[in-house]
Amino acid sequence: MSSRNQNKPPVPRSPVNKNKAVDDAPLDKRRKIGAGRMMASTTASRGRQALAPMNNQKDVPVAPPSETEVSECENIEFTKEEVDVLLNEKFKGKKFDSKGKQDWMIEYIKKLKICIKWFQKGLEDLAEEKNKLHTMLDLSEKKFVEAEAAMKLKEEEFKSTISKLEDNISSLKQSLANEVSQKLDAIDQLNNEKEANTALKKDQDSLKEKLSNSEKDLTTAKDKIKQQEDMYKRLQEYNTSLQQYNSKLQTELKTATDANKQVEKEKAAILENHSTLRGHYTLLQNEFTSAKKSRDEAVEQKEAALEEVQVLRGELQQIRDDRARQVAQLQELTGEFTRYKESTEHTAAELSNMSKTSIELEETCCAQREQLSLLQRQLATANEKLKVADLSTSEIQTEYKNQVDTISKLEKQLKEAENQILEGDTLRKKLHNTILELKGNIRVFCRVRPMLPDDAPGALDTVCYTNSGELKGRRIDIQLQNGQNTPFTFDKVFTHDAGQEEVFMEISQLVQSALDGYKVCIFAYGQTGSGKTYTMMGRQEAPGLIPQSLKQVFETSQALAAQGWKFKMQASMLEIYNETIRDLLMIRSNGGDGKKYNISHDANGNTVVSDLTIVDVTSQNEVSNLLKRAAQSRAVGKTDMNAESSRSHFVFTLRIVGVNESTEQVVHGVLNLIDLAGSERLSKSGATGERLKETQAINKSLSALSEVILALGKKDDHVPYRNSKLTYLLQPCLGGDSKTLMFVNISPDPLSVHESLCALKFAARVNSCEIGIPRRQTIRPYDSRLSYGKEMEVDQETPKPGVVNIKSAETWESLVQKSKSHGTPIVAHFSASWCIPSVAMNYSFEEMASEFHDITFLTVDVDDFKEIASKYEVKAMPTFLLIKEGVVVGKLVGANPEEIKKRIETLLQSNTQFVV
Ligand SMILES: Nc1ncnc2c1ncn2[C@@H]1O[C@H](COP(=O)(O)OP(=O)(O)OP(=O)(O)O)[C@@H](O)[C@H]1O
Repeated sequence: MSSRNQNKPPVPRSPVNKNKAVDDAPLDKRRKIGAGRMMASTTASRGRQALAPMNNQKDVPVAPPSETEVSECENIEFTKEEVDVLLNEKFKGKKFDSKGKQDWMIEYIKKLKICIKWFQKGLEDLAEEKNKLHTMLDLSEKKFVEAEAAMKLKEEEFKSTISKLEDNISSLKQSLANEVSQKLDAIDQLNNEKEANTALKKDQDSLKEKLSNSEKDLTTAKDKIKQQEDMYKRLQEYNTSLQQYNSKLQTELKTATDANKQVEKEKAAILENHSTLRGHYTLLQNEFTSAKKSRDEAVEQKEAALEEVQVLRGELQQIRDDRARQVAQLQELTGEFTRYKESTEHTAAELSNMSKTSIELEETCCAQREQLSLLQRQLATANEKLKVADLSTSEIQTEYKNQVDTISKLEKQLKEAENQILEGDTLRKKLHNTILELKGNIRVFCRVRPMLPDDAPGALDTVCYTNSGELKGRRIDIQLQNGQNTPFTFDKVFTHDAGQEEVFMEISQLVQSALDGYKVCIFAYGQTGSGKTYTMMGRQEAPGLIPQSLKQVFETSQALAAQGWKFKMQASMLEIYNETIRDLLMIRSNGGDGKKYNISHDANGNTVVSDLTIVDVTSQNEVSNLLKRAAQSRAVGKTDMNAESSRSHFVFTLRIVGVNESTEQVVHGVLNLIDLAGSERLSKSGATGERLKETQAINKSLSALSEVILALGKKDDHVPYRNSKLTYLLQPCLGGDSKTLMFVNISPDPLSVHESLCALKFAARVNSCEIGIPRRQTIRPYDSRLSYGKEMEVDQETPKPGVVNIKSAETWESLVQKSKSHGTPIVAHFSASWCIPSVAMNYSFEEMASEFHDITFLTVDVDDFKEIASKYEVKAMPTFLLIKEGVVVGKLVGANPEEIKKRIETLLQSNTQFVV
């Protein structure tokens, strides 16, 4: 029996499926069933007997099944349906066929017995099964508890896994959302692209149309391209020549620097020569004066002798006249005597009387003859004397002439020597300017102050100078305590033992530029106590840059008076304290003046501070007094505002206007000398209260300065000049066209080494900052002198008639406009750097010349110039910048075209390049 039949009650099979169940049963089972059926058919009569009680035939005796029957039936199984069929089975024979009925009953009982047996067996099996199941249930329960515990563990694991999964799901959801949004975007994009595609298709169609048109244009364009290519080729050639020119400039810069040094030496020699010549000249002048004196004496003597001769001549004449008169008288008398003799022969008495008279007359005559010979002798001596006097006079005159010649020769020599000095000076100035212009940056000088008693011992070990080679006097090394060495190179490094005069010598040319019409700015930067004020102001016995500069400015302006220059100077002084401007020349009663000083810059880069006191000055003394006044004013600041003088930025400005009456040239120069407040580390100074505020204001303005320098260094479009009063005030000096020099002052104190490094790093940045090219402010209508250095006319409020004022930003087009609206003659000044690219980009020389032939000619090469010059006449007054080997060496501004032509011819022969 199968386990199904063991554990479960027999499943009744439907009568319909009975055969099917038999068919589905396994072979041995079917055999059993078949055997059962056979048995049922063979024992039908007994079966009928056996089932009789069930058919309410209790009276029918039921024979018990035989052993074989029972054993045969043991393996028979019943389904519920079979049982039901069995139970409902009824006798189907005739009603009174008791025999048949009995047989059927026997058979039926037999079947029932088998069924009961099966049922009992089933019950037993069930009980057994039940027991088994109970044990199994117990086991299962145990297992279940164990499984439950395991399940709980699993559940927890699952829970954590689930939470992880949930997290994963949420992140996946998130990424899904992203993906979805991306997908949406992509879809949008796709749509857009589709749209674009459609549009493109449309475009394509129209383009196709255009293409056919373009193809037509292409041919014309190709021609143009060819032209452009030619142009490009020309430009490339020009570019190469520019590059060569540039490299040439670089070499020239080096040569110029060497030449500058050479010129310095030559200047010193010339100066020496000059002083010798001056001595010689004084000697000659003394000689000349004494010669002049002796000549005057000789002249006087000659004049006296001449006068004497004149008198003698007069006397002689008188004697001659007397003698002639007497001779005439004598002749008369002789005639009378003859007549008388003839007429008075008769009268002897009369005759004797007459002879007496005649004797007397003869005596008189004799006496007169003697007198005459005496006078003649006297005349001869006088003539002799005169001759001698004449001789000495001519001698004196020759000597005088010789002396005059010597003097004129010496004067010529002196003039030549002076010219040489002037030329040397001008050349030096030119080279100085050229170097500056080529560098185009702020120059930086470094100065190390000497050790002070308060400095830490061994102070000077922190700085190290280079004393030989190319970097001699230009390199400084800062040594840290850890042995690290940081080198810096500047335009000049002054060691701790450099004196005030040595420092001034280096900047004197720069100061001179202010008189030439440049804007000059010199400022001192460095930490507190590094020597800024000493450098700028100095002491009574060692004056600093400000007093020395003023001395030079006034002395030179007086010397230039001989060349027709007259200068007008105006001074102003201010300080910036806690971001507030204070007028140091204003006489104030008490405390601040309450004014708000506004800084502004005009189109020419001139700075104006509203309401600031500006004083006209005519001598160094006057400015010195003003400086004292300013110092007092700062002292007022000390008491009233508790400020140290060094806690503010001090700005001294000298405006210079020079007019040359003979050439009508006007120059506008500015000299700014600035002593900045010292930078200080808050942590180090430990400042508090008002002092802290000051320090913060100083640091803020100095860091604004640093930001400006940084922006300039990076060539940013925006430079934050307006971030502080100091930077805004210095704007034209930092980013404009002025000549700017910064002194970085350094303390050798090892405790300040960090500050020194910071200051030097800042200075190095400043040094690399490119500013505009220094521009000279000058108006000069028809100046025919030869001057040096780049110049450019600037727009003035009232331009002189006939002068086109050109700003560097101006284009040729605007110049054409200007020149067309202007009547001739027009003088145009062009700077080489500006006109060469303009020429290259926009115009050929031919075009330029034809357009500007009344104004000027442009060329960069001699042959071009010759060609143009032969075509067009130099009618007006052109300006010629002379460029020799890439360096502007001069400028001709001519009032006389003929003279210019001549000069040009000479210069052409010397193979000089021209830029007109
Ligand atoms: N080259 C020098 N030779 C001699 N003494 C010097 C030199 N440089 C500076 N000193 C001295 O060092 C001291 C500090 O110098 P100074 O006052 O010029 O510094 P500073 O940088 O202007 O300081 P602050 O920022 O506080 O104004 C002064 O006593 C000054 O006389």
